[in-house]
This record gives sequence, C-alpha cells and structure tokens, in this order.
Amino acid sequence: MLGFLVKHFQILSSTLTRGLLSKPWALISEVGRNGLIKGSIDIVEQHFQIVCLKDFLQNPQLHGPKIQAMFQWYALPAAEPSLLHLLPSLKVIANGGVGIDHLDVPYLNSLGVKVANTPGVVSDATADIALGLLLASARNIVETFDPKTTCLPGQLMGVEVTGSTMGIIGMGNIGYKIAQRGKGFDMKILYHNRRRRSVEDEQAVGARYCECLDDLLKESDFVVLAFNLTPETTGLISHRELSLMRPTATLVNISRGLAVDQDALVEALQSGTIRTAALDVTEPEPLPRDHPLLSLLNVLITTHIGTNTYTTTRKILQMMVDNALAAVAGQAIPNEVKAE
Ligand SMILES: O=C(O)[C@H](O)CO
Repeated sequence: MLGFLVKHFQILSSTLTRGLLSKPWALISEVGRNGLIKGSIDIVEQHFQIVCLKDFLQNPQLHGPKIQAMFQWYALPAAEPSLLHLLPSLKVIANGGVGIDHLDVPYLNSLGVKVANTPGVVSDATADIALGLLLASARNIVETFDPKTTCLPGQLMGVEVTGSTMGIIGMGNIGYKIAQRGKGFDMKILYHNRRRRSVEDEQAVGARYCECLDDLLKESDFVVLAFNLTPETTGLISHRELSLMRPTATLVNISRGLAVDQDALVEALQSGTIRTAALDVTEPEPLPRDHPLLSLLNVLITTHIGTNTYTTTRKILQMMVDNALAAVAGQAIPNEVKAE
C-alpha cells in the first residue's frame, strides 16, 4: 500500500512539475477574434499559463510579476507603455503576424523586452486575399452579388484580369506569393522594392523590376501594396502617386492603412483619377461609420482578414509559442525582430 501511494505521489508530482506548475505565465491581449484564436488557443495553453489582458487589468498585482511572455496581435490592444511597468519579468512580446509597426522595438529592447514576429507562415493566406480583392474589384463581384437580379449586357462591366499588368510595391515573401498567383492569370508583373530580387526569382514569375516607382504606377492596371509600414513607407501613396495611375486602374492595399493618404484616395476615387480601390487595411480599423470611404461605390473594404484562416492562425500561434518559449529559456529567438 505504501509503495502504491509513493509511486502515485511521484507520478503526480512529476506531472505537476512538467505540467501546470512549470508552465511560464503569458499575457494574451485578447482571446476570441472571430472565434478563430479561441479555437486555436490550445496551442498556447500546452506551454503557457495564460491570463487575458482584461482579467489582468482587474488585478495587475496578482500575475504581473510572474508574466514572462506577451502574445500580441495587430489591431488588438498593443503593449501600452503604461502596462509595461506592471510586467517586471516580461522577456518577450510574441507578435502574431509579420507587421510590427504597432510596437516600438527600440524602446522595448531598452527595457530588456525582445520582440518576435511570424514571417513566412502568413504569406499564402495574405496573398490569397490580395488576389481575392483584385478579382472582386475588377469583376464587380460584390456589387453584382444579388441572385434575384440579372445583370444585362453592358451593365456593371468589369475589367479583364487575364493578361493585364500588376505592379507590386514591396516584393518580400507576401509580394512574391502575389506575383506567383498573378503569373497564373498570365499577368505581366512589375515590382518595386528596396532591393532587387535575384534574376532566378524574377524569371520564375516573369517579373520586371521598376527601380522608379513612377514607372510602375503609370504602367499598371492593378497596383498592389505589399510592403511593411515604416516611417519611409507611411503615406507612400498620396495625391501625386494616384495622379500617375491609370483612370482604369485599381489600388489594392494589404499593407497597412497608413501606407495610403486616405484623403487623397477619397479624392482620387470621387474624381475618377483611378477606377477602384480594394482595401483589407484602413486607418483606423474599423473606419468610423461616417468615413467618406464607406460612402463610395467604387471601393471595396474587408476587415484586415489577410491571415484569417484556421490553418494560418494555427501556424502563427505555433510560431509565436516557439518564439516565446525560446525567449523564456534565454535561447536565441527564431524570429526575433531587431531594431534597425
Ligand atoms: O502583419 C501581418 O502579418 C498581418 O497584418 C496580420 O495581422
């Protein structure tokens, strides 16, 4: 009997040591955006004890000193500087997604907090949305989504995607995936990027490098923004750039709302300087109900859904966990974002 109890006590204590008790604490900014993260949160719970921001804020003294990692998503309450003093043991902010424009990396680093993101895994789903927006906008898919009516010949005419020219600004992982998809539509691909891609990369998708952004704007039927938001790219597309685009052109934005001067865009859409815009990102998100962009018929807006698939969300969460575990263990973080 004694042997039985000792054995079970050993099993129980080792389970507790490996399991619940040994799990580091993590603060999670929100659980449940569209239920997607909620459905995948088990990935985090396997390795961390989590406390939601809302619960944490009710009693910050309770868990604050224990929290070593913070899981963060764009468009959800970012790590407020005022929060950070409540988290003296914080080692890492593991961001879900590739854009980290909402985080002040040098400041966080100066506090001893590292930042990590999830490049690569977001690219396919985000490129799919870019093409989805492009197609929907070109062919009036949303405007004509009414099975009770028939569109007569000559009404709501779209523009041809096959064989058209797509200019991609920002040819990182996501931009390149967009180019691959464009190739499937026999599109002529132009791109503008800080660094030119290799000749092999260009040949694989038939892309031509435009060192001069103006050339790309003038020649493209579809201009797709796929760059990271930085001080240099903030407001990159404004009055002058829009005026260079074709009156038949569409602007697709899957970057960040601040990449575009929205007032200039409203004017360009109202005056027919460009045909349409299709935006997965706006500033702010969501737009206030009385925002002029929402009253225009030639704009299509989705709600920052670039990465919102079950498959991609799980991949993102797994990568966030791997980044956070490495940071907590004091190891090299696989996808640390270093201050420039
Ligand atoms: O930055 C990204 O990867 C996406 O915008 C996710 O939010």
